Amino acid sequence: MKINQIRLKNFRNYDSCQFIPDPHMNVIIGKNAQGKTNLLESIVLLSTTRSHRAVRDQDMIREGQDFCKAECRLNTEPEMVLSAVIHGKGKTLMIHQKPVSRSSEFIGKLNAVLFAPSDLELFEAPPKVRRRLMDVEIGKVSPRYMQALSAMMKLLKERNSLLKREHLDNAMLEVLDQQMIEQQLTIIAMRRQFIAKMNESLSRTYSALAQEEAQVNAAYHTITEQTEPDAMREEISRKLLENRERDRILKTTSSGVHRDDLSFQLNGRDVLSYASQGQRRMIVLAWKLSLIDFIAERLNELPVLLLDDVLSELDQQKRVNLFSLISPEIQTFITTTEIAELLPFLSRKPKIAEIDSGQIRPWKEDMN
Ligand SMILES: Nc1ncnc2c1ncn2[C@@H]1O[C@H](COP(=O)(O)OP(=O)(O)OP(=O)(O)O)[C@@H](O)[C@H]1O
Repeated sequence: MKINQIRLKNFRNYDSCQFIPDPHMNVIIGKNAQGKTNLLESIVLLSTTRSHRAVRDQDMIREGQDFCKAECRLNTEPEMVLSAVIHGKGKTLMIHQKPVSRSSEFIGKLNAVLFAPSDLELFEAPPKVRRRLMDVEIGKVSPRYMQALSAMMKLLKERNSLLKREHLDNAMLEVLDQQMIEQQLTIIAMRRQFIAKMNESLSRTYSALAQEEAQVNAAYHTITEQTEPDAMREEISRKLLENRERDRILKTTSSGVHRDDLSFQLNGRDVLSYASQGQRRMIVLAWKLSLIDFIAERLNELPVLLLDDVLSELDQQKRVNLFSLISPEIQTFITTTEIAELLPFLSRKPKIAEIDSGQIRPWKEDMN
């Protein structure tokens, strides 16, 4: 999958912008705070329907404006046009300028894998950040997962509002619990499959990046360790029942996949208490590169790779290692403030665009 064109209107510090990327390697160069990350953010929005960093969608609207629009054309047959318009009241997602009613229809049309410096916060972040890591990636390749997840979240909301009522309707609670259990079985099975797949390549990719033999793995923690559907059903059901009184007092559901978490181990030890900053960076990069394999295998096509400011903290050898692991076939967007940090490591001539105060233009060597 490749992006043929990106167009932005009132997006962050862009008034209006059009960019025609190279199908392979794109270098986005610019001083700090010029709009490099904003450009990548627009691609993330079109891939996942959300920004990787904005708290509210409306943060992406250019100051003083009342809407923003990001649009891209994909090299599908026929070419697909995806647009996201954010306005005061919400967001409209469109395929070929026609609004879609559910975000699950939109997610996955453009698959992008992003590395951003803030990804390093992953290990220390609250569990919901790591859950989102699974949800976004599985959701991109599986509409069934998205359906199960949104059904689960809807049921959870209903259950929590039931718990807030003065008189608990136990019969209704029982009905909701049974429906929730079925969605949870799907979600747990797909999260397990995803993590198992990621673990197949994490150690290998890490070792190649860091040039040290190491074991890296992700562990998925959920409500049950059972693997057979009936045993899983029984255990989840038992936990819901055991916690019912507590849930009633706290007015919220305390057990379920909405409390799942991930942890990461390096050589069998918890990353949080063991790995250095440099090792954590390598683990995140290995995770991102493994994601490319996961998406490529599931969808039979390569996602777009977005590398935001990845180079500044990598030594020369790790830069060489990183680029040797990126397939020349993948469409890559990489931001940098220093072109010299990058050019020696690229195997093919990139398209270089310079961003200056939200204006994008071809880079001219003699001007820099
Ligand atoms: N809603 C908005 N409206 C207008 N400008 C905005 C908006 N949100 C962010 N900006 C501006 O965008 C710029 C930041 O852009 P961006 O994060 O893309 O920087 P960058 O080029 O990636 O820089 P760095 O190299 O420092 O990461 C800042 O000047 C900021 O003020």
